[in-house]
Amino acid sequence: MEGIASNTHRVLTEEEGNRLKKQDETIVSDFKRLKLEAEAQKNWDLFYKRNDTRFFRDRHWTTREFELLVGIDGDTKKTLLEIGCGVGNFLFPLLEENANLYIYGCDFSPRAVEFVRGDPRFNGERMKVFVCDITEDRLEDNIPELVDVVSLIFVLSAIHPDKFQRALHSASAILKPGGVLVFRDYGLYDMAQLRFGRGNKIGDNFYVRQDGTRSYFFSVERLTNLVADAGFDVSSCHYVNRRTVNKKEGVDEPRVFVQGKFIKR
Ligand SMILES: C[S@@+](CC[C@H](N)C(=O)[O-])C[C@H]1O[C@@H](n2cnc3c(N)ncnc32)[C@H](O)[C@@H]1O
Repeated sequence: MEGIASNTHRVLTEEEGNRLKKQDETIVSDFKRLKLEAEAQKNWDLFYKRNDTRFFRDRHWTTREFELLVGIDGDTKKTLLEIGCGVGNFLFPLLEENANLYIYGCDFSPRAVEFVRGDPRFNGERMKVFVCDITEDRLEDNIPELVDVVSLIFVLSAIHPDKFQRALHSASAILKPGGVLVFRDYGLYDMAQLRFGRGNKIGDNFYVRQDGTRSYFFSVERLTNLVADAGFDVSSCHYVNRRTVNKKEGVDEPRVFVQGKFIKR
């Protein structure tokens, strides 16, 4: 696996601890918090209007790790649903590299879903994408079967913590018993969390970016408890620690992700 796996969160330096404390001085108002929640879908759709398909790069690294995690061997037919698929940066490499995979993808941004459909790699015989708010809509309305694998790749962090359970229950409901939930997202004390400044903090480990999209930073403990409550056994769950280094610009920053594999009971 790329990065160093660990079960405990990284220890903050004194300066980093002070930076986090400072964020508490300017927590967003209740009015703004409610507005951000009401406009979550609009803000992600505008994100894709501004950035087109250029913002995220194809996630080939996840593809390799993912195949190992899920045990895709190329011979058995498997079905996968990616919740919050964006413009398909995770889906297309998977589709191209696994001939026996049928892929469902959903996102609550209509623009993102249209980008997936318009991608030259889109293959209507092997994939289906649709608009769906995972905290509101029924996946069964668009998926006529139970699937082998569900992936949540940098998606739960974009959802309000009060709705984590709803999203995880939807994921669980569409999985076969024994099916796998693969998870990767921002981890506690990632560089992006430490960088937030005045007026970015919404609540515990939950922040808003300039463009109105939000991001939660998961501890292994929080995630483990959440998935257990939603009906999953934990097969693995840990931090992945990396550093972004650019010697020329004097940058050396910690990146922390949380990665997990959970089995539906
Ligand atoms: C950081 S992007 C990740 C996209 C993709 N999974 C990837 O790895 O490239 C987060 C995505 O989650 C989607 N999203 C956020 N909240 C959602 C919700 N409640 N239901 C469905 N999709 C949601 C956003 O529209 C956005 O496309």
